[in-house]
Amino acid sequence: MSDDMILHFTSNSSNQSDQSSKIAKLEARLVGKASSAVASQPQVQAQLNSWSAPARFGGTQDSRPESLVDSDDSDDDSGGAFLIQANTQKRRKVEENSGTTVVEHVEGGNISGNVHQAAADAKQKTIETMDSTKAAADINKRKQGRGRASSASGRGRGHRVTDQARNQMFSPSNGQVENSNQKDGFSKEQLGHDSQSSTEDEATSLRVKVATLGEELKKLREEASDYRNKCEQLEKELKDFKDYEQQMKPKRMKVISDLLISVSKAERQEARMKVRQDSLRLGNVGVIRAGTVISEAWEDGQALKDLNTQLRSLLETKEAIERQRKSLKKRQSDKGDLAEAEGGVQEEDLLIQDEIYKSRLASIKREEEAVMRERDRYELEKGRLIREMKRIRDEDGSRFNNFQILNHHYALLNLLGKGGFSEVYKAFDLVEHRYVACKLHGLNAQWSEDKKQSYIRHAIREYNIHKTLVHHHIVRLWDIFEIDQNTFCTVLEYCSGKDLDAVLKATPMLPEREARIIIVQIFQGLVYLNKRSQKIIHYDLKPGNVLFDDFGVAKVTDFGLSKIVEDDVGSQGMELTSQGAGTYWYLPPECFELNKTPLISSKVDVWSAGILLYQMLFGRRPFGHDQTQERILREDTIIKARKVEFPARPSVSNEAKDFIRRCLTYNQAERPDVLTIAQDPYLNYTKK
Ligand SMILES: Nc1ncnc2c1ncn2[C@@H]1O[C@H](COP(=O)(O)OP(=O)(O)OP(=O)(O)O)[C@@H](O)[C@H]1O
Repeated sequence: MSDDMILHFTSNSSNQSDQSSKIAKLEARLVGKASSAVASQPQVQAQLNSWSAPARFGGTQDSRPESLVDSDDSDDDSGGAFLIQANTQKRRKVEENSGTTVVEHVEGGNISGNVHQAAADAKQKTIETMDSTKAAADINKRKQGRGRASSASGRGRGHRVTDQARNQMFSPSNGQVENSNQKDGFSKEQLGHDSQSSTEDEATSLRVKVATLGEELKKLREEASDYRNKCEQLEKELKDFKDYEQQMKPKRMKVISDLLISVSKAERQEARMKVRQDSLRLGNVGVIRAGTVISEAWEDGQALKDLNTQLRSLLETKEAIERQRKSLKKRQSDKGDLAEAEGGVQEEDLLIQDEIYKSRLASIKREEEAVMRERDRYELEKGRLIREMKRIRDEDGSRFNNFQILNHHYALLNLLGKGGFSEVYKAFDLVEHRYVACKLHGLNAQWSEDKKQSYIRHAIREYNIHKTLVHHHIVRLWDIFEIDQNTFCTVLEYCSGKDLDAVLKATPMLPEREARIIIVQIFQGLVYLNKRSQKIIHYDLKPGNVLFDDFGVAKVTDFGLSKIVEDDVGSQGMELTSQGAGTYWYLPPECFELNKTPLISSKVDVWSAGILLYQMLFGRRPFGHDQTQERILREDTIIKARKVEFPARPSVSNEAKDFIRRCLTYNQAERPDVLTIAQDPYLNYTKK
C-alpha cells in the first residue's frame, strides 16, 4: 500500500477526532504498517489478507469474517467498525452511482498524488484509443478475460462484481473503480492484478505508439511518393536542360570564338600599327641592293638618329675644347718667361681659361652620359621592336594564323612566338573556358621518315614526363593531339607575362629582392621535381624557360630535354645517354666531359639556377657571356670555369654571393643537390 493510501485512510478518519488514535492504529494494522506490536501478530495479518480481496472488489461488511473484528487488538473495536462501515457505505455509493459519478468522486475525493493522476490519464487514453482503433478492441477482449480470471480467483465477488468490472472496462470511470477498490484493501491476488494491469497499460501505450507510428509511416510513405514524383520531374527537367545545352553548345562556342577572334583581330591591327610607329622612331629593316644581291639590313629610326647626331655633336665639341686646351697649354709654356715679366696677370688669365675648358668638358661628359643612357633605352626598345617584327612576320607566314578551331576544342588566336621546330599560339579552350598556349610542333616535310619518328618519340616522351607534373611553379601540360601527318599540338597552361629572357632583355639587372624571389620560386619547382617517386632533371634551365603568369608567379617550362632519374642510380648520378642541345652558358662542367659518358644528377639544375641568379643580379652570365655556343665548346669555356668572380657593381649581399658560389661548385661531388641547397637560408623566408 502506498503512503498516499495511508494518508487517505488517515484523512477519512480525521473527522472523528475523539477516536482518531484508535482508528489510526486500526488502519495501520490493516495496511501492515502499524507499530511493531501490530506487525508481530501474523494471524491477524493473515486474516487481513484473506479478507481484503473480496472487500477490494466491492464485497459488503457482511461478507467479512467475524474474527477480524474479534481478533483486533485495538482498544476500541467500535472505532474500527465505524471506519469499515464508512468505507463500505462509500463503496455502495460507488456501485449505485457508477460511471461519471465515480469520476466526480475521484475529483472531489481526497485521493492525491501523481500515481492516481497518471493512472487516470492512462485509462482516459485507453478509452480514446478503444474508440478509434482496432487495437483497442483487442485490449477490451483481454480486459474481459482478465475479469474472468479475477472472478475465478475471487468467487466471493459474484457475477455482479464481474459484470461491473467488465462494464467499468468500457466506462470512462474505470480508473476510478480501480482506485475505489484499492481503498478496500490489497491481497496478493490484487497485487498480481495490479502488475497485470500495468502490463496491459504498457501494452496499451505500446499499441498507441504503434498506431501513431503507423500514422507516421503512412505520412512518410506519402512524402516519399511526393519526392519520387518531384525527382522524376527534376530528372526530366535536367534531361531537357542537357538537350538544350547540347543544342546551344555549338552556338555558344561560335559566339565566344567570334568575340575572341574580333578581339584578336583588333590586337593584331594594334600590334602592327605600333610597330609602324615605333619603327619611325627606332628603325626598320631595309633592303640593300649590292649589284644583283639583295639583302636586308637594319636602318635606325629618327629618334636613334637624333641621339646619334647629338652624341656626334657633343663629341665634336669635346674635341674642339680639348684642342683649345692643348693650344692654351702650349701658349702657357711658350710665354712662360714673358708672363713672369708681365707680372703674372696673363698667367692667371690662362689658368682661368683652362678652368673654363675643364668645366665645359665635364658638362659635356655628363650630357654624353645622359644621351648614352637614352640610347641604351632606345636600344632595348629597338630589341623589343625587332622581336615583335619577327613575331608578326612569323604570324603572317604561319599556316595557323587564320583563327582555326583545333580538335573542336581550342580556338587559335595570336602567335606568341616561334621556337626551333614549333609555333606557340595563344588559344582559348572552348570547353574548359580558359586561355591556353597551343604549341604546334611541325615536322619538316623534307625530313626522312626515321627523323620524323624520332622527333615524335621525343615529343611523346616529353609529354609523358610533363603531363604528370602538377605544381604552382611548373607550367601545366593539359593535352596533346595530332593535327595532321606532320603536325601535332601540345596544350600548355597560358602564362600571360613575359618569359625571363624577355624580362632580362628589357632590364638586364634586376634588384636583388626581385631576383631572389624568382630563384626561390624556381627552386620550389625543382624541389617538387626531386621529391616525386620518379625524380626529374630539367636539364635545360635558362631564362627562356622561366615564364610568368598575370601575377608575376614564375613557372618552369619546356621538359624537352629533361631526364627521368632511374631508381637504381648511384650517388654521383646517372649516365647522360642523350646529350641534347642544352644551352651551354647554363650547363655545368660535367656535361662537357667528352672522354667518358658523364654522370648527371639534379646538381645540373643547381648549377643552371646559380647561373640564372648571377645573370639576374649582374646583367651578364658568369662564364662565356659574350661567346657564341660554338666558341664555348671550342674554347672549353665551361670546363675552365673553376671559380666564379663577382663584379664590384652592383652591390649584392654576401648571402647571395655565397649561395651562387655553392650552386657553382665546380666539383660535381661537392656541389649540393637540389634538396640540400633548398635548405640554404637564402632560399628561406622567415618572419623577423
Ligand atoms: N605556356 C606558355 N604561355 C605563354 N607563352 C609561351 C608559353 N610557352 C611558350 N611561350 C612563348 O612562346 C614563344 C616560343 O616558345 P618556344 O618554347 O617554342 O620557344 P623557344 O623555347 O624559344 O624554342 P625552343 O623550344 O626551340 O627552345 C616564347 O616566346 C615563349 O615565351
